Amino acid sequence: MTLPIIAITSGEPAGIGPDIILSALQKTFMGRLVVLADPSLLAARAEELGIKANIHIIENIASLPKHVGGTIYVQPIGLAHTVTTGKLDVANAPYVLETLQVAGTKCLAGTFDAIVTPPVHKGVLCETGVHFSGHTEFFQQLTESEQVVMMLATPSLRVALATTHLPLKDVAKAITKTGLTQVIRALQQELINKFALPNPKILVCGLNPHAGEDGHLGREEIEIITPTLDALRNEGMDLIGPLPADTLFTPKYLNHCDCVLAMYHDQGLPVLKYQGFGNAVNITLGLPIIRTSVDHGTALDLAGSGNANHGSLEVAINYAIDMANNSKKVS
Ligand SMILES: NC(=O)C1=CN([C@@H]2O[C@H](COP(=O)(O)OP(=O)(O)OC[C@H]3O[C@@H](n4cnc5c(N)ncnc54)[C@H](O)[C@@H]3O)[C@@H](O)[C@H]2O)C=CC1
Ligand SMILES: NCC(=O)COP(=O)(O)O
Repeated sequence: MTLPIIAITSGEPAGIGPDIILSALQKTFMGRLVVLADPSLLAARAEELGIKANIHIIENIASLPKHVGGTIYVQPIGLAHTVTTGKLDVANAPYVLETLQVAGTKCLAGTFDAIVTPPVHKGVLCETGVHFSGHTEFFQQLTESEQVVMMLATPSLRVALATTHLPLKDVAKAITKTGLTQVIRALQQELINKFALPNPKILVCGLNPHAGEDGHLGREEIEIITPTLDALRNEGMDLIGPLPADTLFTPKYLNHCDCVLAMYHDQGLPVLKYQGFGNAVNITLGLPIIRTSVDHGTALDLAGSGNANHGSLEVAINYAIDMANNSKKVS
């Protein structure tokens, strides 16, 4: 079988992206890996960390060999400024965006089979004047996808989000019957297609404390979430909820479900990160391409220190390889 080609972007160059790439790629993977980065960034960070890395520029992606620990193939993308480890520099924000643009475009064109993204710093990207709220939204726009869903997974828990990077004050109005229906349909379809779950059981969180306490603590459950779930249940979907989010995340419920749908970022992700930070994967569902990512951010405080854990990147690469192999079997 031909091994899939996985493109790994560098993430924020001042953060731990380069560190975790260098340390994770000391391992061998059953895929062909190419890093989209400035080679001088990787070489400088390798020296800072005392990591031996044979960095090669790849001319022809089709000739990329199986990844063997310690050798890194790079498709070069140039930085604007030399990076000071741990210090954001807005001049390098276009470089970060270019790595994502090249990865997404070449994945759509079939040059790459999947993309894995180390963390970017949303704030410094926004300082260029573009509104960048996350890779999820970036790749949705690039691929012109109608509905995407952010889902993070550990070996025993999957948490998907009904809304992604929204200020809390905007969350309630973003929970609509149409939006929620689209999210649940996309989630259900991807759990079937990508996770071989023929009839996934999805637990759905309420939005308000105690799922609205019969309307006394908010009416979104009564007016929006329950009618949406009822309509989708009538189509045969296995949906439980809306359940109060504070007690849904307990073994009694979690032991009998395939995925939790949280209404917003900080309702679902703290639980998942408490359970599996450092070893979880972030997957964008609903895209025509495969994109996985790490469960953590840029950790500027750890860049160049040797203390950044590459566990989540390793999981993200292995998920991308498995998903790419499965999609080749299907097509
Ligand atoms: N996939 C992505 O691109 C993501 C990007 N971010 C961005 O990262 C930036 C910083 O976000 P924070 O909330 O501070 O989260 P963070 O994950 O960067 O840091 C939170 C804490 O976890 C530690 N940490 C993070 N990754 C680690 C690793 N691999 N090994 C050991 N310790 C680790 C950090 O030192 C810090 O104490 C923000 O701009 C945020 O938007 C955050 C999450 C995901
Ligand atoms: N907390 C997850 C996160 O912010 C990553 O988002 P994205 O960049 O994958 O859209």
